[in-house]
This record gives sequence, C-alpha cells and structure tokens, in this order.
Amino acid sequence: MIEFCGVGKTYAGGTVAVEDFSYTVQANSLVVLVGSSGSGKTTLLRMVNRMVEPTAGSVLIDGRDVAGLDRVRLRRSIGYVLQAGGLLPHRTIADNVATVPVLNGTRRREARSAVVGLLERVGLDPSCAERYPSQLSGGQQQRVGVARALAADPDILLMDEPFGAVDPIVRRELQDELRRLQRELGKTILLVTHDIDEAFRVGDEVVVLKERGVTAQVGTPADILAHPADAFVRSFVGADRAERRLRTTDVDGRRVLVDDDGRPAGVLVAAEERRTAP
Ligand SMILES: Nc1ncnc2c1ncn2[C@@H]1O[C@H](COP(=O)(O)OP(=O)(O)OP(=O)(O)O)[C@@H](O)[C@H]1O
Repeated sequence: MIEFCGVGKTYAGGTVAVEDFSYTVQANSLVVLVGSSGSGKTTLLRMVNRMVEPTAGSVLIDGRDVAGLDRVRLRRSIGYVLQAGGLLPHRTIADNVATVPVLNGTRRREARSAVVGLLERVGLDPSCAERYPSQLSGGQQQRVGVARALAADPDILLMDEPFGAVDPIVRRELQDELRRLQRELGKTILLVTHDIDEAFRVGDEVVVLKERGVTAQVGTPADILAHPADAFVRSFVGADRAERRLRTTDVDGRRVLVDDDGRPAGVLVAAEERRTAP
C-alpha cells in the first residue's frame, strides 16, 4: 500500500509542481494518475522511490515513511519503468534485465539464468537476450523495460508513460499484457499517463489531476465515465465519448455498435462469447 499524505513539491526556483495531494494506492491494485502535461504526475510518482523529495507531507509504504528508508535500497526494491524502456544502450538485453538483481548481490550467473523466465513472462523470445536494445523494436524494448523492473521481484512497480513511444496497436497489446501481468503477479502498480484511453483501459482506479496535482476526480473508469465530477473532467474524458449515443445494428448476424452518424464504433460481444474466444 502506498499512501500520499498531504504531499507537496515546490522546486528550487519556485515552481509549485504539486500543491497538496493525498491518496492511497491499495495493495495489489493498478492505479493510474492521469492529467495533462505539467500537472505533477511524474513528480508524484518519483516521490515514492525518493527520486523527488516532497517539500510538504509524506509518502508511506506499508505504513513506513519513505523519508526514513535508505534511498538506494528503496530505489532498488521498487520497479521503475520509463518511456522507451530507459535501457542502457551498450549493454545486452540480458545485462540490462539483470542489472538490479546483480546490484542487490545476486550472483551474475544466477541473475542471468533468471533472465530467460523474465523475458518469457513479458512475451519476448529468450533469443533476444544477447541482442542490444537498438536491435529490438520500440515495443520489444518496452517489454524489456518491464522485465527489468520485475527482475528484483518488487512489490511495487512505478510506470512513467511506459507505452508513450510505441504505435497505437503495439500500445494496446502492451496495455492488455500489463493487465494480464497484474492479474498473474499481483503487484501494486502506479502508472502515470496523459492518455485517458490508456488510463481507462488499464486502471482499476483512476486519479484525474488538474494543474499542480489538484485531484479533479478519483474513481473506477466506469464511475468517471458515468459521472464526471465537473466540466474539467468532462472535457478531459471527452464529452463526445461520455455522451456519445450508440445503438446497435445487425450486420450478417453480428451486432455492430454505431453512433448517431451511423459510423461503426465496435462490435457487441456477449460475455460468454468473449471468454471462449481463442
Ligand atoms: N527538476 C525540476 N525543477 C524545476 N521544475 C520542475 C522540475 N521537474 C518538474 N518541474 C516542473 O514541475 C511541474 C510538474 O512537472 P511534472 O514533470 O511532475 O509534470 P507531469 O504531469 O509529469 O508532466 P509531463 O506529462 O509533461 O511529464 C512542471 O511545471 C515542471 O516544469
């Protein structure tokens, strides 16, 4: 569990990135902080592993104030995934993934033999292990970033715009896989994005932020869509999305959703059909 207790951050120079933010990320949940550029998302995320020190309030992990924990050990005990994977370009994939376990004292050979399992877990062929980051696609690099963050088996995973650098199709695949991983591994995941679609797709709970880390709304994706708290949230969510009127029409025995203009918006699939789909 991660608790933000009245945290604030004013950077040297006077920029107030976060005014006063309180929120609890429940253990084993996937929470998304979503907001436009400059709303303080990255600042909040980095307070958890002490890459940023709050100038007010505190962050607790399982009841312990992170300010009292050893910074290096804390950082190595929390997985951190950055946009474009943040991989070391001159190290092989295996070395990239094994970095933190080796720093934590795991023998190099042991750490490297765990790499195969980690790569498989994130949907990569183990033959990638001896390649360099530039020899992988953006989506593959991103998966390596996730494998690396999981390598030390942390309870907490912080993800900063993790899928920002890949194309929309790969992005969606990675989002779905993140949900799968979350179900399988039961980590506590805090993810930051400016993309509301991504927030709704992956989040158990979503925190919509305004400027200076002011909370506009907290809720499940369905809550927020159904009851946007104010005009800000409504416009952020996209008024046309929340209020788009959809109807179904029959196309060759399938029920296709169409909007007011008759443009197709999707196909209606019964829950049991979805479960049995290959
Ligand atoms: N190290 C720093 N020194 C001074 N100001 C900073 C620093 N880091 C961030 N800021 C400022 O704090 C505010 C919040 O930045 P932050 O990166 O947390 O926002 P964000 O919501 O993650 O934005 P983005 O989506 O663009 O990354 C911005 O005005 C930014 O310019």
